[in-house]
Amino acid sequence: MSPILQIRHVTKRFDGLVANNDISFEVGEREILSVIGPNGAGKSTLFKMISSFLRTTSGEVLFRGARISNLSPHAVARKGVVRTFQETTIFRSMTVRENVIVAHHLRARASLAGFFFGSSAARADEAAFAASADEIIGFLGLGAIADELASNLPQGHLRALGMAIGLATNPTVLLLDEPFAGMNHDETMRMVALVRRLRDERGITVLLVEHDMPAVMKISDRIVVLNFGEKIAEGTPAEIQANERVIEAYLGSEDAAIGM
Ligand SMILES: Nc1ncnc2c1ncn2[C@@H]1O[C@H](COP(=O)(O)OP(=O)(O)OP(=O)(O)O)[C@@H](O)[C@H]1O
Repeated sequence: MSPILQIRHVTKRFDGLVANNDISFEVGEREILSVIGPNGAGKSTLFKMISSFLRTTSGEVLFRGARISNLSPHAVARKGVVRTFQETTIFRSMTVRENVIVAHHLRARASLAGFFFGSSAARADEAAFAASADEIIGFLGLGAIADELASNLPQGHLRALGMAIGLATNPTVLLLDEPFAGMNHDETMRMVALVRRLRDERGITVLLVEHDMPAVMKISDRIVVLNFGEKIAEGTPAEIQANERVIEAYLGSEDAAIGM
């Protein structure tokens, strides 16, 4: 396994509180790795440091051997390490297709202002972006709702649109923050299949933070477990399910049991 991401001795302190303490692990190219742990374990904080939305207190994150921690989030995204956009970044008054096209502009040399006011650079990119947007929309199975306003979409489709916006930035590593939250069983299984296709058909390495244990066990090649800011385990789903420290951590929490 050649590591595409290396998390090395990463620590984050918020005043007196240690949200992540000396966390180290590696992520292999085209791996699906989940970070799990009870509420407040430090998962989101770790994700924010990997995507550089938060600075590390100490330690570093390397992407293909080069340090990316503490660059701007935009610079990290341009290198290909992309956190899926939260739903709040979806333009509700635009259609699905328009949202995905705008996301292409956000990563390209043409400015967003160019998109709205029709600069020549923006016009030159327009056809390529529209074609790429349609390809992504097709890949995610959103073709039937491409011309639907985002404000009319149900939760499952909004989540898929968030993923389409992430894909528009052409990621090498995609960080998914609770991709199954609020989904019923069928929606979750569709999203599991979709995440697998991101890896299998587009070669994307996927890191996810998730509380839905059955989905995590189904989708992950490997799992890293945090508890109270510490990494307490790392291994395959079968290894994690049998790990005493993990079982203990979950028994003492409000989260669902670690079983399937
Ligand atoms: N900006 C912040 N300032 C101060 N403390 C913070 C900040 N962000 C997170 N924390 C604290 O850091 C700890 C870890 O929080 P984090 O959100 O990373 O946990 P989590 O594992 O993602 O939790 P959850 O599963 O509930 O989302 C918590 O005690 C939280 O209160």
